Amino acid sequence: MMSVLEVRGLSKSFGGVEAVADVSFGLARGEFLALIGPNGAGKTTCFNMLNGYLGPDRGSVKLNGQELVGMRPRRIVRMGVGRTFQITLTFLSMTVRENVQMALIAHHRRLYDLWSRAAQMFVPEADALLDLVSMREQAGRPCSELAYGDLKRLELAIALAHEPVLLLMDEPTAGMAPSERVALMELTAGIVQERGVSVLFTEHDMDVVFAHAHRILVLNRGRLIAEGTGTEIRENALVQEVYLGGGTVFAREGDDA
Ligand SMILES: Nc1ncnc2c1ncn2[C@@H]1O[C@H](COP(=O)(O)OP(=O)(O)OP(=O)(O)O)[C@@H](O)[C@H]1O
Repeated sequence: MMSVLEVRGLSKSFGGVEAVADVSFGLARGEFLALIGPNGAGKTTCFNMLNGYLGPDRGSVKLNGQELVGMRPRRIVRMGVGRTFQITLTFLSMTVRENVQMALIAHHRRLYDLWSRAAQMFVPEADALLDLVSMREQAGRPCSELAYGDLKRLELAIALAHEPVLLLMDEPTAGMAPSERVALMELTAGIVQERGVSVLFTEHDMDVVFAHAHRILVLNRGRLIAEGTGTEIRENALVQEVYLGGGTVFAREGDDA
């Protein structure tokens, strides 16, 4: 299958620490891929190199064949790499619908100088996105009143306003109740399938990972140590050791282990 994303030899060190070391993987269209690993494994560093916030020391990140390394974050968003954050970024004083309208206005690079004019823009499009994430009924409410789970659904609508081909989700369910986690991931999985968007997500909750990921990548101390389906990953001896045995499977040269 043709990869939407091709990552090759991605590496980044901070001082003496190899935060990400020679990481390579592909991501197919419509695939829901999880990137897991213990604390400090390099997940966030990896994400930040994919979205342009961090320049790699080495390696290549290609989206549909086009090199993203060296591009600025905003350009990478324009290329079709969307993202959601651990902390939801919305304008709290604006309504749910206005937040989605702002994202649509930004995406379509429409200029506006008066809010009164902006208020009329992209209303049907915003409502369609809110329908998609089941937030239409809350369209007129200020974001400051929303429950956390609703904010996360709104954030997903905002990310989709940018028409991503690839969505990076950094711990999408952090801070949510277990029932909300399942609901958000099911919603995301449905959208992924319907729109053919590819998703790469990090997640500490293994139940969420095993329930929703099509495929799982496991990072430990910056290196990919396993890749496979939920069953394969659960049965992988190295992975079990990392998660159950103190996290020091790959002692590197120079380590005291
Ligand atoms: N800006 C930085 N400066 C120095 N060291 C860093 C920096 N960012 C990350 N690191 C180090 O790189 C390694 C990987 O960190 P990273 O945050 O990518 O891991 P993670 O898998 O996202 O962890 P967590 O699950 O705790 O979020 C860690 O040893 C961390 O201390």
